[in-house]
Amino acid sequence: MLDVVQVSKWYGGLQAIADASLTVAEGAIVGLIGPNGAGKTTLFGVISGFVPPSGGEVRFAGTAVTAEPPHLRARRGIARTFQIVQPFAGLSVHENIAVGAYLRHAHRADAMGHAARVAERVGLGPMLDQPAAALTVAGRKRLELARALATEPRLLLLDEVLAGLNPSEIRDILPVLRSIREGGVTILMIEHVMQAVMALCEDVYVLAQGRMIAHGPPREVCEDPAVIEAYLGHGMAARIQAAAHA
Ligand SMILES: Nc1ncnc2c1ncn2[C@@H]1O[C@H](COP(=O)(O)OP(=O)(O)OP(=O)(O)O)[C@@H](O)[C@H]1O
Repeated sequence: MLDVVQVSKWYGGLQAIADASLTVAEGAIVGLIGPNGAGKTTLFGVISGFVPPSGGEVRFAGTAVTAEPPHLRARRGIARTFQIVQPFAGLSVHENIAVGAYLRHAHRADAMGHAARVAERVGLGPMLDQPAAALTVAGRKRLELARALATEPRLLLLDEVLAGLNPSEIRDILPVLRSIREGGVTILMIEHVMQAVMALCEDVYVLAQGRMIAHGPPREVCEDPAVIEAYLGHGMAARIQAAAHA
């Protein structure tokens, strides 16, 4: 469904992404992890069309979309959430979700009807008429998810939807993510909550300092010395191994 081929991105003299490639198969949930500043959000920007790459290609469902603006990619079925959740505070939960629904439903009644169904899917049904500003952090995260889902994506890019949630809120939202996937939506997720990555993803990519340094099943990737060093610093993989055998 998605092929990112040797993408690079320079911000002036800083290389945020260096020849990074990844593939997401249709129907999968794939994780994208890496230390702070690794380039994960920039890569999401490149995939969704908000950030023009300095080199490389993005292919969606077999078509090169690298030069297409975000709204055309959205129409093809790519949706993303943002790490910093910014709902339209003056609008209700229902109206916020309808903003996404207008992509495929031109009439207000259709968009509102679709938005109400999406709200049910993410557990916001009872909050439909509340102002978005009244939602808790967990509620805002669900609203961000709902707004993206309302565009009826084929590929959903989730940028840290679990950040800021407590363990019970995380437990509550995992089944929602699973059901979205079971509904036929392919998911690529940036996530720091490793428990969730382990529970949801069959495949994980690791980005560090703009380079894709590892790829594979989550358990294997977490034991990869290059990944341990990227998170904890040079020499840590050997020290952890020595401590384990002491
Ligand atoms: N618009 C920009 N202009 C200049 N530098 C930028 C810009 N956006 C990101 N960067 C830099 O690019 C690098 C990658 O940032 P990015 O936000 O993509 O990393 P990240 O992996 O998403 O980090 P985090 O986990 O902290 O969100 C960082 O060094 C960042 O400071």
